[in-house]
Amino acid sequence: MTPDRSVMVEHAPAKLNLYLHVLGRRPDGYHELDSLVVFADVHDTVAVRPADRLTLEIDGPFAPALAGEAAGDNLVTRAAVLLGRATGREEPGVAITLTKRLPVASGIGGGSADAAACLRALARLWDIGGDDSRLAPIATRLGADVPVCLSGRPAYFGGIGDIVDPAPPLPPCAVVLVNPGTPLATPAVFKARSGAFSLPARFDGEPPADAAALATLLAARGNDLTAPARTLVPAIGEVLEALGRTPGCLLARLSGSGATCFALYADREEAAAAAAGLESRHPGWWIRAGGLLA
Ligand SMILES: C[C@@](CO)(OP(=O)(O)O)[C@H](O)COP(=O)(O)OP(=O)(O)OC[C@H]1O[C@@H](n2ccc(N)nc2=O)[C@H](O)[C@@H]1O
Ligand SMILES: Nc1ncnc2c1ncn2[C@@H]1O[C@H](COP(=O)(O)OP(=O)(O)O)[C@@H](O)[C@H]1O
Repeated sequence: MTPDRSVMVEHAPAKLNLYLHVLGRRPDGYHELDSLVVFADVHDTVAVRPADRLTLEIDGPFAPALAGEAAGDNLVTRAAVLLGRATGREEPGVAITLTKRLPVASGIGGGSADAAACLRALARLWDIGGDDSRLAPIATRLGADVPVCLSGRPAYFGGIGDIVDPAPPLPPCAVVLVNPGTPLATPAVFKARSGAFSLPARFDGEPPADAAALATLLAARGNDLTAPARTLVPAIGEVLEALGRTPGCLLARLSGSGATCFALYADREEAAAAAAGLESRHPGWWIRAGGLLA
């Protein structure tokens, strides 16, 4: 069968905050952050094709989690409307299919990754360069995590997510992602945060030579949203303990505002074995093994 060249398909990979420091709170309520962000080869998929009018179809295992929301509220639809307007298309005639494999409201930026993937797919469909200056402001408007997801590469992010700088070279590394099944809204976690703010903690010196060296650098940093997230979803503590006990685990940590946690391993076999062990003990958890995207 001939492939349909008018369909543009983009992966929307899970975002992981290897460390996340909250530096302060702005008068508008948003928080200044310092984070090292990477992407895993576990992803949603966004496909776009020309159509008479803007439509959205959602399939995949987590489609039901978005069924209660209007199509117009979905970040992919909002991305299409904003990019359409910026390029003179009042009615962006495009049919979007979102395959939702990442848990919703889970700290791995699925919605942000979907929005970024939709922008990339539409840029290809509408022949807009991927580095077009109209894309970045739209990404910022869609959400704090969207600019880094648009780049799709390991990056430091700062400000409220609007500053994206390239990360240092990172070693090959395998991961296991675990979500205990409770959605956790980002605003609630920031609201529950208390206590002193942290300092920025970008790496200095030589980049880490291997996964163990990366884990050592990360162990000296943290995710400042862990304590408030654990208060709201106590199962996060159970997930972190279970990940930490798996053979070969170099570091177990919460991603973003949670409740998804990740663990780092030196190779994919160890990660796959850890995931298999956890699946047998915790059939209700969402568990995926994979690698980090370079
Ligand atoms: C915390 C992070 C870390 O990567 O990830 P997630 O847990 O959402 O994946 C992000 O900064 C989240 O990005 P995103 O989910 O796009 O946030 P937004 O929709 O823009 O903001 C949702 C709400 O979170 C709070 N918020 C978000 C970002 C930020 N720097 N400071 C904040 O205080 C605000 O209350 C805001 O109204
Ligand atoms: N395509 C989408 N995927 C997931 N959530 C979406 C999407 N579009 C809009 N949302 C809304 O964004 C919220 C945050 O979703 P998500 O990006 O999955 O979480 P997080 O910010 O914790 O990483 C959801 O609760 C949902 O209401």
